[in-house]
Amino acid sequence: MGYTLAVIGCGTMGIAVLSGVLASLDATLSQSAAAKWESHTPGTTTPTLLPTDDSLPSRFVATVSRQESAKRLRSLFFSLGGLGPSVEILVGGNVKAVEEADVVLLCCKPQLAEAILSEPGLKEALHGKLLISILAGVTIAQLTNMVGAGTSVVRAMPNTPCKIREGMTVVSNLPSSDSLELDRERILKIFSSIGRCRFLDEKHFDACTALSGSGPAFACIFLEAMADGGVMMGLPRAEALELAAQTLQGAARMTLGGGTHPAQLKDAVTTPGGCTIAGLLALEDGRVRSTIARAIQIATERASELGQPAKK
Ligand SMILES: NC(=O)C1=CN([C@@H]2O[C@H](COP(=O)(O)OP(=O)(O)OC[C@H]3O[C@@H](n4cnc5c(N)ncnc54)[C@H](OP(=O)(O)O)[C@@H]3O)[C@@H](O)[C@H]2O)C=CC1
Ligand SMILES: O=C(O)[C@@H]1CCC=N1
Repeated sequence: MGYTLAVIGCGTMGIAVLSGVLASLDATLSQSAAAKWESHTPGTTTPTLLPTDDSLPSRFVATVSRQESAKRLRSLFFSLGGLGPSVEILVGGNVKAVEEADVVLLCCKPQLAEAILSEPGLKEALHGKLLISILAGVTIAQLTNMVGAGTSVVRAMPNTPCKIREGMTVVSNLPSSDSLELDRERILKIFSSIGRCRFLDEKHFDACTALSGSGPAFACIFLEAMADGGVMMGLPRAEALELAAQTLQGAARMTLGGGTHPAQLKDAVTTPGGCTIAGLLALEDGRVRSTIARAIQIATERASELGQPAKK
């Protein structure tokens, strides 16, 4: 039992999602504590964990456009061990991969969606299946137009930390219908195995793309800048990076785990007349809050343009 998952366009994100799912499945099969199929989405039930469950993938096909990418992928999945070497990699085999699949994860660049989904035979191969698109800016209406109404289309916005199963994925709300329960469970099991997963209306997708999709890049700018400050003050580079990364992780986990508001966490660090307030004021002088918030605004606006016809 188990279904076949096809990843169409297995680049950075396809690899991140697939490696995370494979690691979770391997942990499940060996009944290790690292098995991770819980749903983080409030109000949804944790799916029952059975390795033979039809809501879990058991076979994997991935496609790319170039032979050298295929070679790189084969060696990458081989090096993962466990189920990794069983991933079938195809070049120019999108239709074949979709024919063999029950669930299709579309991970190509937004501007390639139309060309790939209009390959002869692809629409027919997708009929009756679940298509999960992670493409920024390409709407469900556009995708449905490309594949026809016979395919269930949902959008997901994951991020690169899915690769280490610390991702954040937002999935577009499914209409409430008993016939979509298996789709819903399959989606939850894929994305809650590689981090947090939350359902939201599609209207929020451009903001989610900017905040959590692009977010790792923004966080890394802050991380790198903190480390640079440490280096400026004489810390060795490697230690400065370690201190910055673990500090950001700790602060983020206190917010997520205990639900403590960031302002409370900040205040707890800030001794009157101390060094933290001195640093905070320097950040405020640099308008750091509005700069960061505006970055999310600008990235959201740009996300809404991706996959749309270029403006004249
Ligand atoms: N990068 C990120 O952090 C995030 C990206 N996204 C979205 O994910 C999608 C993918 O981004 P990303 O992974 O960074 O992109 P990549 O360029 O890393 O991956 C795209 C993949 O598509 C393959 N490809 C190109 N043409 C074809 C084709 N005709 N048939 C099959 N495969 C093909 C490429 O193969 P080859 O190399 O052989 O050409 C490559 O493996 C985008 O739509 C993006 O908006 C969403 C969230 C986060
Ligand atoms: O930069 C991009 O367009 C993609 C979408 C979110 C992260 N990377």
